[in-house]
This record gives sequence, structure tokens and C-alpha cells, in this order.
Amino acid sequence: MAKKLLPQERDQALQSLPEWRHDEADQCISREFRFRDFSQAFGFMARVALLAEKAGHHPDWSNSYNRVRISLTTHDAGGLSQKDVDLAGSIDGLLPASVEIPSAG
Ligand SMILES: C[C@H](O)[C@H](O)[C@H]1CNC2=NC(N)=NC(=O)C2=N1
Repeated sequence: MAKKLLPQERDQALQSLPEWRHDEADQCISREFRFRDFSQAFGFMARVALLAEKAGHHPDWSNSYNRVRISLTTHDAGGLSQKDVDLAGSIDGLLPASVEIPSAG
């Protein structure tokens, strides 16, 4: 059972995830990725899926052609836990510098 992060814990953790947006209402963090084409986007999703299985922690996500939107929350904790922060960091680690990253906001 993952422990829900306290607000100050959450805010500190998010400092290491500058590309992720915190959604207060839905108590999740999310990020949109844009790739060259569907093939690159789907390859990314396949790698994220393997990370999620290894972590035992899974994203809520959607894909439209070359765009992948990922939201992370811990359903068991009813909000953000360290598992979300860790998985977001692992997902960021998959990105080659060459991937277009839309500006935040
Ligand atoms: C039994 C299994 O480990 C749990 O149901 C895991 C699976 N993946 C999960 N993923 C997410 N995002 N939140 C959870 O609470 C969660 N629980």
C-alpha cells in the first residue's frame, strides 16, 4: 500500500520533474510527449509499459498518432505517492534528447 505524499513532500519531489504538470483537482501529474510519428510514439509506449510492469505501477495514458499523454496517480493511495514520482523519472529517462518536447503549459 503506497503512502500518499504530503503537500511539501510532493512539491519537493516535483522539483525534479519540471516537464510534468501537477493537477491539483485530479491529484495526478501529467506530461504530453510529441514524437516524429506513430511508430516512434508506440515504441515509447512499449518501453513505458515494460517500466510500469517492472515497477508494479501503471499510467493512465492516451495516444493520438505521434502524441502520448501520460498521467500518473496512485489509485491505492487516492493521490500522488513516491511511486508516481519514481515512474515519472524513469519515463523521462527513456527520452533521447532528440525527441521534440512541447514547452510546458
Ligand atoms: C496489485 C497491484 O500491484 C496494484 O493494484 C497496483 C497496480 N498498479 C497500480 N498503478 C497505479 N497507478 N496505482 C495503483 O494503485 C496501482 N496498484
